[in-house]
Amino acid sequence: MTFYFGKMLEVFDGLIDQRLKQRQQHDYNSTSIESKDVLGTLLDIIQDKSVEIDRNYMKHLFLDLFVAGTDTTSSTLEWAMAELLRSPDALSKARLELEQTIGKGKTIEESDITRLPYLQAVVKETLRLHPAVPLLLPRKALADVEIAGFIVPKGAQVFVNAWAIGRDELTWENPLSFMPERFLGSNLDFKGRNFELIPFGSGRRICPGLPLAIRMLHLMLGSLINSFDWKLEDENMDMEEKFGITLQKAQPLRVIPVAI
Ligand code: HEM
Repeated sequence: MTFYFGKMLEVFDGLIDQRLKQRQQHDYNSTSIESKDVLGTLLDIIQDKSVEIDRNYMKHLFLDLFVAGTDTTSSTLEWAMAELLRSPDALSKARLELEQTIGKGKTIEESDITRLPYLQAVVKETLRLHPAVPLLLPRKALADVEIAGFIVPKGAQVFVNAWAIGRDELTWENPLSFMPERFLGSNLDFKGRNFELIPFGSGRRICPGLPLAIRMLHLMLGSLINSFDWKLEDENMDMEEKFGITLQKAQPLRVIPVAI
C-alpha cells in the first residue's frame, strides 16, 4: 500500500510541475477545463490570494481524494449493474425512462438527471443495500454519553453500521429485495437528513465528495444502460460481499456489452 501511495505522490508531483510550466506559457488559457479542476483552483488561490499552500499538503489532498473517491464510486456502480442485471423488470424500467426522456443511445448530460426519477431511485436503492463505506469512518466519544439506555464511555471508538441500518426490517419493507420503486414519490434521500439512509454519513464529517459521486454515478450508470444491452457471463451470478473498509463484490461482475 505504502509503495502505491508513494507512486501516486510521484505522479501528482509530475502533474503539478507540468501545470505550473503550462501556466507560465504566454498562451495559457485561464478558462480551459484544466484550469477549473481541483489543481487549477488551488493554483489560482495561491496566485490570486498570495496564500502559501505547501506542495506536500497539495499532494496529500489529491491522495485523499483519489483513495476516498475511486473504489467507493466504482464499487457502487458495479453493485448497481449487478442488481439491475438480476432484476430484468427494474432494468427495463430504467431503460425505458432513458429512451423516452433522452433517446436510445444518446449521451446523458448532467442536466438530464433531474428528469430521470427511476434512475435516481435505482442509485438510492443500490446505496441502501450496498453502502460503499459500510461502517462509515470511526468516531471517538469525547465524553460519556447515554444513547438508548447504553453508556458509550469517553474515549470509546464508535462505528455506525450504515449497512445494517439500510437493511433494518423495522424501517424497510422487504429490506433484502432490490425495489427502486420504494423511493418513487418519496423525499427520502442520502444527504444526511434521513438517518435511515446514510451511505455518505451525516453531520459535519459527511462525505465531501457526495455531489461529485452522485453526478458520476447517474451519468455512468445511465450511459451504460442507454448505450448497450448487457449479458451476464454467468447467469448464476454470485452476490457475495467482501467486507473491508469499502464493501466490494467478492466476485467481480463480468458482463458482455451487446450493441443496441
Ligand atoms: C459512492 C461514492 C461514495 C460513497 C458511498 C462515500 C462515502 C463516504 C463516507 C460514508 C464517508 C465517511 C462519512 C462519515 O463517517 O460520516 C466518506 C468520507 C469521505 N469521502 Fe466519500 N464517498 C464516496 C465518494 C467520494 C468521492 C468521489 C470523494 C472525492 C473525490 C470522496 C471523498 C471523501 C473524503 C475526503 C472523506 C473524508 C471526509 C472527512 O474525514 O471529513 N468520497 N465518504
